[in-house]
Amino acid sequence: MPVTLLDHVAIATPDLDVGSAPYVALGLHPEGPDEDVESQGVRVRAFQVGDTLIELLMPTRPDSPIATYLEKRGPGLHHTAYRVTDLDAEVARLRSGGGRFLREEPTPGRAGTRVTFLHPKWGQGTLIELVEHPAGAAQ
Ligand SMILES: CC[C@H](C(=O)O)C(=O)SCCNC(=O)CCNC(=O)[C@H](O)C(C)(C)COP(=O)(O)OP(=O)(O)OC[C@H]1O[C@@H](n2cnc3c(N)ncnc32)[C@H](O)[C@@H]1OP(=O)(O)O
Ligand SMILES: [Co+2]
Repeated sequence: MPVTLLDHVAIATPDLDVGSAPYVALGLHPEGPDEDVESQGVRVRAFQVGDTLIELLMPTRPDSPIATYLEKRGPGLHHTAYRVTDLDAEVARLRSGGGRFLREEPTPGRAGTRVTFLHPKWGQGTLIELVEHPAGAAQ
């Protein structure tokens, strides 16, 4: 079953409080405490907007992909993420159609999710992430 929902839109920022300012001004509130995701070297602050999220990402290590992105491109839109119910099946389906994944296996994302990324070239200039929420989470 392909993607079911735009899970989040991710924004790279060097400072979560500064990066949050537009979303707070829009009347949005963080949907929970900031979360460090060690495997990605990021601290995440998520704002719920209807069924989807704005995901603010700040690097916690110089080798984080977000640190590299900020060095090269500065703050701003980083990726879009789509929710799938069966990540492994969706990866296999896309791979069979020529999908270019950045890693062999999914990695941990925020809130207990499993995530994987398709190369920006495959995404026609957009970094695309697939997200599988833990069983039982609101789909
Ligand atoms: C906490 C987890 C959270 C979650 O959702 O749960 C996350 O989302 S964590 C997000 C941070 N993690 C990642 O982004 C992992 C995947 N990203 C990567 O592996 C790299 O960032 C990569 C490979 C996309 C880019 O790496 P790097 O910048 O070192 O490579 P290049 O500069 O050679 O880039 C190659 C090519 O892609 C273009 N590019 C790079 N980043 C992006 C982007 N975010 N959106 C669109 N395009 C991007 C870059 O400009 C190069 O294009 P070229 O035409 O060759 O200049
Ligand atoms: Co993401």
